[in-house]
Amino acid sequence: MLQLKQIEKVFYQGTPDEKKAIQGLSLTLNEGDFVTVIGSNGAGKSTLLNMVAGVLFPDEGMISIDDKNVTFVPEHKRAKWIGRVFQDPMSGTAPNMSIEENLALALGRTNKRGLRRGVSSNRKKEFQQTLTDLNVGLANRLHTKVGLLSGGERQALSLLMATFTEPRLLLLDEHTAALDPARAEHITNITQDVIRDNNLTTLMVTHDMEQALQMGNRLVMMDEGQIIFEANEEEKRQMSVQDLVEKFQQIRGKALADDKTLLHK
Ligand SMILES: Nc1ncnc2c1ncn2[C@@H]1O[C@H](COP(=O)(O)OP(=O)(O)OP(=O)(O)O)[C@@H](O)[C@H]1O
Repeated sequence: MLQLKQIEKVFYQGTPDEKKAIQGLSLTLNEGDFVTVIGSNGAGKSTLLNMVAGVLFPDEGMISIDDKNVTFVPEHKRAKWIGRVFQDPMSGTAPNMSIEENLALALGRTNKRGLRRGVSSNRKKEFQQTLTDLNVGLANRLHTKVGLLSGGERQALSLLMATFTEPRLLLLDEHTAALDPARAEHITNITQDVIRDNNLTTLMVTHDMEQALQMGNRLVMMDEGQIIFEANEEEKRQMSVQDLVEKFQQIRGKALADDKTLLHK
């Protein structure tokens, strides 16, 4: 469904600051795969998501979605296939617009008629039902400005906006990292439900190794722009966070340098 073949990405090429962010990376996601991505600081995780989303283009290699070569298709043209939720609850929503208007915008992203029609009463009912299903206390607040919502509420809305349009691919970029533990857990649960209910193919970057082991059916560990270790569902089930840390040490001959993980644990 998603295929990355031999991707290379270098920043500041040919200068003293040259940085090989991605090196010979290949990864295939089958329909319905939910892959968690972990790795040390600067391993290339965000760069990887940015290339899948079309924010950055690779220097070498090919990216395809549903066998269509999208390597150089710009972000706005990929938006109809891809939903993305960022770490920052302020990203991905328009704070001065209401919940309803934000949801209409999300629809408009994939469906031009959605923008022209505005929010019909049927659509309103649909939004309300979806928010009720999410159980985040937003169903009767369709007219509330998004800027007034808490971080957790915003992330729930961002998740809804990213998935409401049934994207082919969902990208989660540490989307629970900025939340307190209780809210993070709530959003994690909602995420699992939304992905399962819609059978969404998902790529999720996280610094929380426990989360990376618990969620999804595959795990990928990155370092220095490369995938250095992969685990399938069965292998993941049998691993602990300590096993992952030791695996990294064993493969790279150095400790996993991840400030956020070290701070969390
Ligand atoms: N726009 C950019 N310009 C220059 N260098 C960049 C840019 N984006 C990323 N890099 C560099 O590429 C490397 C990979 O960065 P990336 O942000 O993808 O890592 P990451 O795994 O997401 O890290 P972290 O977990 O710390 O967020 C790093 O060395 C980073 O400094």
